[in-house]
Amino acid sequence: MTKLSVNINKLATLRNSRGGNMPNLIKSARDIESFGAQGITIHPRPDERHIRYSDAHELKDVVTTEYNIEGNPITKFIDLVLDVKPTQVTLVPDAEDAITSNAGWDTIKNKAFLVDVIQTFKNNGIRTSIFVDPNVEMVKGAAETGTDRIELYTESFAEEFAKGKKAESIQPFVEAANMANELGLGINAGHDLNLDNVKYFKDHIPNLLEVSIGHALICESLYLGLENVVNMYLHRLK
Ligand SMILES: CC(=O)[C@@H](O)[C@H](O)COP(=O)(O)O
Ligand SMILES: NCC(=O)COP(=O)(O)O
Repeated sequence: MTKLSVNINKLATLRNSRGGNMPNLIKSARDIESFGAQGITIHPRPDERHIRYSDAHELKDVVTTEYNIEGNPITKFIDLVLDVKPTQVTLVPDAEDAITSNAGWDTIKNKAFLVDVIQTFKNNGIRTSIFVDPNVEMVKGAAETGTDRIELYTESFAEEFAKGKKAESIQPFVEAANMANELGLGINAGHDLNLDNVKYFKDHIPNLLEVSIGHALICESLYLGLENVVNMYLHRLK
């Protein structure tokens, strides 16, 4: 079984668009868990355009499944994570002005930095994951940082899959996953996964522990309903 962690960034985007508290993020997180999701993911960005740092604190007392906080480990983010102590921190090298995450770490160039940050989180009992492209060398570099897991950045898979190039879309991910398994790294995945592509991805990636899904899941819920959609994902991830 692969765990589903629902990324609630988009719900925060909707809330912030009118300045009130609708949808209520706390209630949404509770409901999503009650619908069966095994985790909640947030990705606070420095401009707090969706998740606010205060949300990250408030959710700590609410999330009873796995709490995953993603982000670029700038000082403010590191302090937040150390304060909140989620189940897992996922390090993403996104630029401040990026619309969304658009690349994995160069784990070779950033090795010294990553070793240091990962050690800090692990010393505080927080599981670590680092966002990487499906590149065997980057996976090997990740293993040298001491991280517990990697998160495979699945945008290229989603894009190729949508064009009907299924075999080509999954091949680099299978190679990266095989290397991660060989090196004893846990494997998570995320970005642009959706109801159409997630089963194919899960069925081809050995030992896929967790997927975090937000953008498509919320879009699909507009038509199909949140509870229904969460259960459709759970069915595909069995
Ligand atoms: C790391 C990753 O792929 C997701 O966290 C994604 O970046 C979602 O962030 P946004 O909701 O800001 O697009
Ligand atoms: N780590 C990926 C994530 O949390 C959600 O990405 P997306 O489904 O919003 O593209």
